[in-house]
Amino acid sequence: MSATSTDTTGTVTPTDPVLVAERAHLALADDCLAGMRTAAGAVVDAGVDAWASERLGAARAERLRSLAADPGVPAFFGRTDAPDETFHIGRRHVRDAAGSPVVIDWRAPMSRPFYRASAADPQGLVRRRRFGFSGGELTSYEDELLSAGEEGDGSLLRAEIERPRSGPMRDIVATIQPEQDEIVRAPLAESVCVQGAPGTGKTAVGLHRAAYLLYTHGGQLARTGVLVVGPNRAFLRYIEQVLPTLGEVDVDQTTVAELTGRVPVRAQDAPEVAVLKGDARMAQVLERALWGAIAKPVDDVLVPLAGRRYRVPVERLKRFVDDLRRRGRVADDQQRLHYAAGRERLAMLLAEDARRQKEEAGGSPTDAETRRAARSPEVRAFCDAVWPARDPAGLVAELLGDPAVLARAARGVLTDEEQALLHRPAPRSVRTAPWTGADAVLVDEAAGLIERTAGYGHVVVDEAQDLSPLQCRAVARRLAAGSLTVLGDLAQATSPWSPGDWAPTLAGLGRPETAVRPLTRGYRVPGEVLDYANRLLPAIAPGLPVATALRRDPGALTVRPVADLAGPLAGVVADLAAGPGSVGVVCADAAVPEVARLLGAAGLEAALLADDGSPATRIAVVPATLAKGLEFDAVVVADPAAIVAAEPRGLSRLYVVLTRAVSTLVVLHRDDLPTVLAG
Ligand SMILES: Nc1ncnc2c1ncn2[C@@H]1O[C@H](COP(=O)(O)OP(=O)(O)OP(=O)(O)O)[C@@H](O)[C@H]1O
Repeated sequence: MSATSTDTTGTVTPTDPVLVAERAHLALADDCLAGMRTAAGAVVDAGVDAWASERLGAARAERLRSLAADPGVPAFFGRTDAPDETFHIGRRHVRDAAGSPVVIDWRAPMSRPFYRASAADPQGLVRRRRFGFSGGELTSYEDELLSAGEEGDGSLLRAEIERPRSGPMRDIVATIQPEQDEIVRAPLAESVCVQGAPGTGKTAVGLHRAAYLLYTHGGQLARTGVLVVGPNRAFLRYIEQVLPTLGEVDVDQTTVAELTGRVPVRAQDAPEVAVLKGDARMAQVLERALWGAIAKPVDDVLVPLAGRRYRVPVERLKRFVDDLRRRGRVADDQQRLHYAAGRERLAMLLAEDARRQKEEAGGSPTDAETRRAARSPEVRAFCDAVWPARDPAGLVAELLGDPAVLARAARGVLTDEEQALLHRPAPRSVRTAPWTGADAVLVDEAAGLIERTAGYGHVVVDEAQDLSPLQCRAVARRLAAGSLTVLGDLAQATSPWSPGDWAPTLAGLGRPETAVRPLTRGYRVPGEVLDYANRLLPAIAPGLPVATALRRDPGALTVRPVADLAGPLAGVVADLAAGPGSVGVVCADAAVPEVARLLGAAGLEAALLADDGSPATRIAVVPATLAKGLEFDAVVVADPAAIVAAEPRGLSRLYVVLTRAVSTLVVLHRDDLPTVLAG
């Protein structure tokens, strides 16, 4: 229902007793929230010592932050009535001075029926009420008398979706749909993979799931943390406001490139080289290069301990090395002895051997003396010769720069041609090497072999259909024993690795058992636009369930042939910019300067959408490769054929681009549309 009109029983007037009562409850909730804020601010940071005080201070700051009222965000958005209790549902708990609940957090178990109840299954509710707000004022409500078999017509949901976009993505807590809620509230131990058509709310669902898990398993996840991985900075910028509006600030958000950014990326690989470097076989090659360089001990070692030397015979040294190498081969990253730890352990084994010999001779060396023996020049020299210290970038630089090293590590794994593809002249120094994005992932893989990577308790990975096998491994390393939320759409797959089904990605992410849950109801794109884009599906992702749109709008789609972009483009953009909301002008990456120039020449203030995360302007010129995950009220696609021609998976890229509009899509083409879209 709209903000001004009706509930299911009649017209809302300002004197409507329901409205009056609900406004009073809203005022009460605001007062109580202010009271909670004052109380949290008054807690004295007096811990037993400086450290405890600091921790208390941090906890208080955290609590204050989470209580900070978002201006204009109402304390509740819905209400549930069961025969014997009524709850108002909001973004966070609000209590009165006596501690009684005034608003229930949307994530609490009591809130679940608000999202799941239907006329067929009222889940104990008699009524569900949704509120409409205008400028922070409660102006309307929509009642569903579930016990009487009555369900709303979704007009508040529609109004919410059609509200003009400006700035970052919004949360959807007020209107999460049952099929989305099932994913949001899936148990922490359960990894889920959401195969979601464009605009079905994958990203929104993933972020709300992070907020839900942090609320429900706060203690456990506070220690291990939650990580959200997105495709690029522009995307992170787009989603960054969602978690704070849900009261969650302690979630790390990063791109895959940042996650694996151990070396400065300065160069680009040829496509076939990038594909090879992202192949899972490279993990095997790196592992062999690292562990294969461990040498066999050839001589006894004299270990100094507390003023004497003890001989450790070569046979025993060989056994030490073999045992440690075996522990380095355990498949589970958490159980495996990593290379650097193996080196430390080897030094300690020598020292402990000497200690045992001394004890057998009646001595009693201390722990400190034993540790000193492990650090002695003799033991160090042995370790350097047998189990040399390695750094990840150095290992990769050597592998790519020295054909003999590569041949040893890649024998039987990569063909000679593949090895030749990988080779590049050895750089003057590791630091100045012309590292590429794919190299950076290799370096991260090497780092993961050398030392254990710290893992998160839960990882949300968006646009996962594009991850290379090695990028999957990089994410999996950050997962430790935790669970995953994998979000993506195989039809939007544009990387060379993109698989035809989810199995390889889920296996690469270390969670092959993960169930794939489809989302097919599209909330973003009007039906006319979605049907148009869906014509590409048989060519790009046959077999995927087709998305259906929540709403239709006959004026939403315009497909227009133009002889030349110049005049029509500026005219169309000017018309769209006269309305409210954002306008995205999407074109092939190479055409971006030209499109920007055309708009500039027409006096339109359009800024380039950059991958540095700088905020998008109201009119943004968007390179097609950065459009993924984003949305605009109106989208103009300039010269779709150029977008298709620019890359091997150009049709999938076009599918992404055509599904970014909330209200209006205008396609300007030069009579060279892909056949399925023509006519
Ligand atoms: N339950 C909902 N209530 C209101 N808006 C919703 C709901 N679900 C999704 N939306 C809106 O639909 C749009 C698309 O959501 P989102 O970006 O999460 O979809 P997506 O599946 O990740 O899309 P894509 O794959 O095309 O990038 C957003 O504007 C989001 O706020």
